Amino acid sequence: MEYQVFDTTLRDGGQREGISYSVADKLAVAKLLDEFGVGFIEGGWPGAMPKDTEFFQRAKTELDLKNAVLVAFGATRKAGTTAEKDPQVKALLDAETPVVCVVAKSDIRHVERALRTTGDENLAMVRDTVQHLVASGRRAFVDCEHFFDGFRYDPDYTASVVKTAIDAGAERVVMCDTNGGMLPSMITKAVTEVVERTGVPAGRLGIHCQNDTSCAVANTVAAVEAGVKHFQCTANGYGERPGNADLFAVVSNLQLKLGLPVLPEGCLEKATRVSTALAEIANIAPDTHQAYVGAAAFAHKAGLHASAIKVDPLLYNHVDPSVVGNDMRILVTEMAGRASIELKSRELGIDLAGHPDTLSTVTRKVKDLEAGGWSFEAADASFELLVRGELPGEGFARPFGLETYRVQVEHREDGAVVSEATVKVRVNGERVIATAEGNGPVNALDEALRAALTAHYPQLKTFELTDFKVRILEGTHGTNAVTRVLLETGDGERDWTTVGVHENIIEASWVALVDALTYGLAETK
Ligand SMILES: CC(=O)SCCNC(=O)CCNC(=O)[C@H](O)C(C)(C)COP(=O)(O)OP(=O)(O)OC[C@H]1O[C@@H](n2cnc3c(N)ncnc32)[C@H](O)[C@@H]1OP(=O)(O)O
Ligand SMILES: CC(=O)C(=O)O
Repeated sequence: MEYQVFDTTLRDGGQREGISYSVADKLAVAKLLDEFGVGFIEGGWPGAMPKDTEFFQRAKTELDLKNAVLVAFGATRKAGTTAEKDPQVKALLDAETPVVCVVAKSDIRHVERALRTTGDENLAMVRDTVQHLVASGRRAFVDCEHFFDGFRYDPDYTASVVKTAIDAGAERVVMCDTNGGMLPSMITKAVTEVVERTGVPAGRLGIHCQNDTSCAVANTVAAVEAGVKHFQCTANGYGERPGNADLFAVVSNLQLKLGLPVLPEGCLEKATRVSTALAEIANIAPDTHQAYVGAAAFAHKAGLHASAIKVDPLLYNHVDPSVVGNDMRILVTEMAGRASIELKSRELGIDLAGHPDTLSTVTRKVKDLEAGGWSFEAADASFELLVRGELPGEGFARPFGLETYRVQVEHREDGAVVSEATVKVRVNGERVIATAEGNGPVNALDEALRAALTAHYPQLKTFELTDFKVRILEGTHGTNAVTRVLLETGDGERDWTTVGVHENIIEASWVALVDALTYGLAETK
């Protein structure tokens, strides 16, 4: 392809604090990136870390890449030796990848102070290493570390590194904003000056931006707009310090805003799924607010937004979310207007278009409840039950009704703490009383309720409480505070969230629990 999407999730991404890929993780990441359609996957530094060496060995038989080629990363040879004799350069060749990317010093201050060698020797290190790689049948890319800082300090020297690499046979010379201090206007100006000074066409140059000014994506796009055709990114922006240019934002911007075909046909719509899968493998919670692919990237909270979205979703979305495989969501909160409630209900399969009174009632109830500490934003199931409860006609038939519950917690002399709950419920015309123990009061209530209902609703056995979040809403009141409980429940096929709010934490939990079972039973009737 004309544009080279060069992914370095497995190399620079792995330099993020908290990430430690196993070899199996690396193979899985490479498969997903290939599926997403990147052209190059920088797999790591063979010879530097045993895991990276093993990755390249296993990749030979375990990876069958359709879109991407594998890249081995390393450094130019050491000062005072030859590329043939340098064991790190040999490890790069042993990886047997079609492409090798070597990092080279391009700021004279780094050459003299960090490498502790001369400018000429550094040029020789670049020349020898590239020539040796090319003579060994590899495509050679050169990452020029601290490129922009070096170019500002001593443009002649930095330009000489670029020319040396190109003359030695490098296919691409990559300008790296290693310290991540650039802004887009600086990048545009620098790329123009580099082309003028070196005579190397912008299409032979590449860009690699760290995100220390939070401009890595913008800087990468600016370089491409200035003519650069090779850009390095990492999935979800993982990387050293604040990270790197986010692959998903960069390719979406280039493809959707600038109309540049950087990915194969049909790949961009995999962005959201691949981003989430890669976050799972990295063991990092997906960033819900990530541009394009985050769960909140197209989530609308304000009532005014929703009223326009009702007319046309694109009035408040910069692109159609489906082009990156994402979905629009309407959030129901105190900021909702009637349009928000109508759209959210439609999303949940309830058409309120012909029910203006219900819309007004639900909107008012939501605002009142939210003022009292409720939050429906993350509790779609409780919101749906609220709407169904307000629907005109026969109304929503709750699968059971509560007469009373009682729960006690006993702390025994031997330190054991035992909770026991009794519930009295009405179900299908029958009065049922059940008692159960649990490892805590909410667990005991859950067990007792299930004991009372399971004979009538055997599907309850598949319901599992998967998360229980408690938030104290008025911290200054100490143990008198209002408590909000969010319960996440699943049945192996679906997950749903319910909310309960009360001054009493047990009652808040009970309300959320009753909603959880009611919603699940209503859905599986
Ligand atoms: C900007 C970037 O992010 S580039 C990617 C950086 N990634 C990593 O560093 C992760 C993997 N690194 C490692 O595992 C280790 O640092 C290794 C194996 C590469 C080197 O380990 P060591 O031999 O113990 O050296 P150490 O890490 O202390 O120092 C780096 C050496 O490389 C030299 N070096 C640095 N850049 C270059 C370069 N572009 N070309 C040649 N040599 C270089 C340094 O001068 C130093 O040499 P010295 O040991 O003779 O002083
Ligand atoms: C090569 C690289 O990761 C950098 O210069 O930031």
